[in-house]
Amino acid sequence: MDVEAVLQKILPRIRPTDEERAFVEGLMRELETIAEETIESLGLDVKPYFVGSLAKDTYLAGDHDVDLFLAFPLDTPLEELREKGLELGKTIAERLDSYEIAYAEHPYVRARYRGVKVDLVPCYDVESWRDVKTAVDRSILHNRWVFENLRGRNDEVRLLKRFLKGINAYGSEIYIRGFSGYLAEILTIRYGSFLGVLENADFMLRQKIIDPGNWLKREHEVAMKTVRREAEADRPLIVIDPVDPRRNVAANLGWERYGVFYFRAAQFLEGPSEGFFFPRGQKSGSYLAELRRKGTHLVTLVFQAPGLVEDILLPQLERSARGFEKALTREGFKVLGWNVGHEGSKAFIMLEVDRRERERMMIKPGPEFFTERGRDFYRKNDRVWIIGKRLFAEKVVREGVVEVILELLEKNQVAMGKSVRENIRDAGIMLDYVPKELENEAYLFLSREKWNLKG
Ligand SMILES: Nc1ccn([C@@H]2O[C@H](COP(=O)(O)OP(=O)(O)OP(=O)(O)O)[C@@H](O)[C@H]2O)c(=O)n1
Ligand SMILES: [Mg+2]
Repeated sequence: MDVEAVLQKILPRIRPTDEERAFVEGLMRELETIAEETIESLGLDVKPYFVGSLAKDTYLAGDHDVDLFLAFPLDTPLEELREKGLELGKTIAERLDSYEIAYAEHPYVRARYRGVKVDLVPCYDVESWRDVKTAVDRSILHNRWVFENLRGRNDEVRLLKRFLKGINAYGSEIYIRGFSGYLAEILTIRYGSFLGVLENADFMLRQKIIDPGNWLKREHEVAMKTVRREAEADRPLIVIDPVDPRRNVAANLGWERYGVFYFRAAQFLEGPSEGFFFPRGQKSGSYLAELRRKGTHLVTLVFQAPGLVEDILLPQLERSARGFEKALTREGFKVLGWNVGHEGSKAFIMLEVDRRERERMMIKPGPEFFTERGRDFYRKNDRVWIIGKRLFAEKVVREGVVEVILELLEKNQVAMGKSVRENIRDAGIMLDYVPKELENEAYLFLSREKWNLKG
């Protein structure tokens, strides 16, 4: 199939229908009214703004979370913004279906209304980057910039976002380290279209610095400081935020996700297909067959997952897996790889090792040589010698990897994430066996299909 034909098949699946648009617009109008009435009744001087992909009209069909920002005047003290912002959010949310408090830099209200997630986020009503005081303040400026520069290429952004989701490179959360929605928008604007972005996957990496706001001319010193800082941090891309020369929009983009995008983009241009956007169910196979093929062994720790959001949980599991890798390497096992995750209320760490047991030479002290037991000791051991009156012998001990892990845990010799440490201590440890619900995960890990760039 040629590229255009593929894109024409994808577009109807990601572009919201007229019904969805009407629903979303109705919802926003209702929410705006509720917000304005509540602001008025509390006697506050606050402006409600819709931000995020809904306001920019770059949301994917079916994916329409609302971000309603509550902008306080710049002269509001930070403490007051936190307090009144939360109070205002709660009062608005009382009129919606349900809500909870979520925690970021500042607490905010996460509500649900007519089946849609609605974030009510207090911020400052900024006009320029110089006014920015909290991490969320820029969103209003982002919205304005995208609105002014996108010029009808909204569906190109949708294609890019869906492509990035399909190849598993979308999301700037630290456990993903992929492309954010805003970065996808900037790249689309810079390279003109979805295909333009893909065609430049190599070029932009070499060019390194993307400066759509022309900050290197307008605010040279500030922008250069950003460039130097981000170059020092070895980021794949430095995209100077067109609304703030101090920020790299791609600061959370890691080399791994960029690498995935790099190869997938080239593959797509060579042989376009719908599968890039909507991959068919993951491959499956037998993890036991993989173990036989590779001659390696699989250790799996399964434990109760602490009630943490993924942003926190996954890095903690990763840190712990690296701790096991280090400790086992010290103990004479070769660790070929590790894999972490969670499934329902359980979390797991998988370690692929080269052997199921290690052999260790020990010196075994025996009895005095002239006793009955001494003569026995002499008969039973191959190499025997005397020091003083006592016999000694060499002994080869075999220790299973599970015993070694238990001992390491016992002696506190594994570096682990601190909010998962206690749970890991109580883990069930399995060798070359996993519970039913982890069988496919084990296969994807051992075969490396989980990360395979050529799959
Ligand atoms: N790493 C990030 C994440 C978020 N934002 C800001 O927060 C807003 C909302 O974030 P999010 O919902 O993650 O992105 P959307 O653009 O709404 O994209 P999506 O369709 O995925 O919701 C963005 O528009 C952007 O202004 C940002 O600047 N940088
Ligand atoms: Mg959003």
